[in-house]
Formats: sequence, structure tokens, C-alpha cells
Amino acid sequence: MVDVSFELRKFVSPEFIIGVDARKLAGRYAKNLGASHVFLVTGNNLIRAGWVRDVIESLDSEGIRHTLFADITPNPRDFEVMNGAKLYKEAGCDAVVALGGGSPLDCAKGIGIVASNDQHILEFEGVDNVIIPAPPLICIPTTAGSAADVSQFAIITDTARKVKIAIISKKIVPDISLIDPVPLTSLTAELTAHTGMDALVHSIEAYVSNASSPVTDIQALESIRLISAYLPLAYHNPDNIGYRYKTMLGSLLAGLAFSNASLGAVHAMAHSLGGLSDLPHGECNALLLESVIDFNFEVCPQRYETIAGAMNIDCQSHQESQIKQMLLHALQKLRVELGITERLGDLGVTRENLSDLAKSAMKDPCLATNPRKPTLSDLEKIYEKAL
Ligand SMILES: NC(=O)c1ccc[n+]([C@@H]2O[C@H](COP(=O)([O-])OP(=O)(O)OC[C@H]3O[C@@H](n4cnc5c(N)ncnc54)[C@H](O)[C@@H]3O)[C@@H](O)[C@H]2O)c1
Ligand SMILES: [Fe+2]
Repeated sequence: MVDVSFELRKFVSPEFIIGVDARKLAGRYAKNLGASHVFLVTGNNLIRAGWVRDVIESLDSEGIRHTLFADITPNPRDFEVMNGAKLYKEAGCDAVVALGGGSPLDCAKGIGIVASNDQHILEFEGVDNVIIPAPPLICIPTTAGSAADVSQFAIITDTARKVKIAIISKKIVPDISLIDPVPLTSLTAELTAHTGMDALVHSIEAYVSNASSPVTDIQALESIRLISAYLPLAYHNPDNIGYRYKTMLGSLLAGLAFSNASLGAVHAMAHSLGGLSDLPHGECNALLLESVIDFNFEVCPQRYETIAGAMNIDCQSHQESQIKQMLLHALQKLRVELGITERLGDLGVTRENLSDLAKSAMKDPCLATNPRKPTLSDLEKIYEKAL
């Protein structure tokens, strides 16, 4: 039998440029992609912080027109994508540039596929349901979190069903990602914490995923090392570009890992929570992570021990049960240091919500790669532990 590590595997990633001021290359890369009129998808905080102005100046300097679209909320909604696609067509755009956290980036991915396929965004739910490629897409992430700029995922809220759907397709991998640590300096401490924990959960879930591979393992472990060491430093020193760069690098590596190894129960359950109660995605992940590890640990203790090692926890000569407690304790300490101390109950989730939350998490495609297969009642219990 062939060792599972030698099996043929395929990986997708966009072309990416990483470094200080990468955002200012938007015009040059849009020109390389043949753009003449860019649809610029972003959010109001990014306009206020001045990052959008930098991108517009860069487009102007190459003689590229733009139409601005910033009518987007966190946990982007289906109708926001549809409105954007309508405006894209009416304005006669031929490329998309997205600047923001995961929400504008995912919305931009959605706008692209709706515009090229003339379908409703919710029809693309699931794996490989995009037929016609989207127009050229350049992404500029402003959080060290979602890594939507390198992933083959887009997460959109189905407002009728109150769930977040996952669209997973090679056709929504951006063409270019311009990864710049500078925009991270306008993140509040709370956003730094939430988005950074999202990135850490990406790498942990990719590493224990049952679709992990030697390539994604290297990316995930280095990402865990970088984020656990530098996220607290960036949180306490928000203007330090060096620390911001390390968290951005950690987020990029996590993105490459999870885009190709997929995620797990934390994300399935966080999508369900975000759809029902519109809570910040990273915060949902942070509040569920320890309970999910408590559930998963027994099926892959070695993997979790390696994660603990990457977090600089000295596990040598400890038994499995002790290692589990040491890892959970270190994650709790990190979460508290980052000011994430509330519980799901404090955020308005009630016992009556648990059954619906568990039902919709059961249907999320991220659950398929969780190392331990949960039942509906397992998921309810995990939510309950975090309540
Ligand atoms: N596509 C994927 O692969 C993927 C992966 C993980 C999460 N997601 C999705 O991404 C979304 C979360 O994205 P996110 O956590 O990056 O945040 P976000 O885009 O939802 O933004 C959250 C808040 O941060 C603000 N913000 C973002 N960058 C800022 C900056 N540099 N300065 C000041 N304010 C800033 C935004 O204006 C917003 O108010 C969720 O919908 C989640 O489901 C997608
Ligand atoms: Fe995420």
C-alpha cells in the first residue's frame, strides 16, 4: 500500500505579492490583467482609514477608471452581492479590485461569479458549482484573518434561511493578492484579536483536517508558530509593522493550508452562529475552539501534540491527557490576553438556539474534514460547553 503522504495531491493559490505598500501596486496589476474600468469593492472603515484612496491613486496613475462599491456589512449578505453585480454590469466594468477583510473580499468573489454566470449567488452553494470563470480579481486584505485573498472559499449569508453558505470553487481563487501589513495598523485591538484568532483556527483546523497533506502541514505549523508568538505582540503594539507583518504572514500560510486541506467543526459551527446572530466570525471561532479540541483530541492526539510544540508548549515526558490540558490552557490564556473573555451566552445565544445551530452546522461542508465525525447531539453539547 502507498503511504498516504505520497498520494497525488493538487494545490491552488493565486499569484501573491507580500510586503510593505503592496496595496499601491493595484493599478499596475490591474493594467497587466487588461482592466480599463475596475469595480472597487470595499467598506466604509477602509475609506475612512485612507487605504482606499491609495488604491484609487494607483488606478488613476495607470489611467484606469473605477466604480466604488462599499454597501457591504460584515458577514456579507446575499442581496449585497446581487446589488454589487447589478452595478458592476450597469457601469460596464471589466475587472474587480477588492480591499478589506473577508467580508468585502468574499462579496467581491460573489459579484464576479454572479456577473459572469447570470445566476443568483445562492445557486453556487457547495463545492465546484461555478461554471463560467469570474472577471479578473485583485484582492488586498486588510485583516490578518480570513485569508479570503488566497482561498477558494466565499462565505455569504443567506438572509432568508439565516445561515452562512460556503461556496468552494477553484474559480473564485483571486488572480492576484497584494498582501500589505500597513493597512493592519488601523485595526482596533478587538478586530486584531478576533481576526487573528480566525487565522489561528484556520491553521489548527487545516493541520488536524482529514484532508491534510505534507504541503499544508508545513504551512499550518509555521502559521501556528507565527500567530501564537506574534499576535499578542501586534495586539499590544498596534503600530509595529514588523509584528503586523508576521501576523499577515501567519494568516497567508494559514490561508494556503486551509484552502487546500479545508477546515473543521469550529468553522462549521461558527458559520451557523454567524448566520443566526450576525456575530463577528473570528470571535465565534475563538469561543468554540477549546470545546471542539476537547471533543476532537482523542482521535489525533499526536497532531495536537505537534500543535502544542508549535505554540512553544513543552510537552516532553507528559502523558496524552496532560498534553490536552496544557494545550487547552495555553489557548485559553491567549484568548484572555487578547481580551476575548465572554461566553456565547453573553452574546445573546440561548439554550433554545442550540438545536437549530447544531442542525445547520451539520450541513456545513467544513464538517466533512473534521477529524472526528460528530452527531447532532455532539454538536449541541459542544455549543452548550461554550454557552
Ligand atoms: N473566504 C474565506 O476563505 C474566508 C475564510 C474565513 C472567514 N471568511 C469570512 O470573512 C468574514 C470575516 O472577515 P474578517 O474577519 O477579515 O473581517 P470583516 O471583513 O468582516 O471586517 C470586520 C470589521 O473590520 C473592519 N476592518 C477590516 N479591516 C480593517 C482595517 N484594516 N482597519 C480598520 N477596520 C477594518 C471592517 O470595516 C469591519 O467593520 C466572515 O464573513 C467570514 O465568514 C472567509
Ligand atoms: Fe475563518
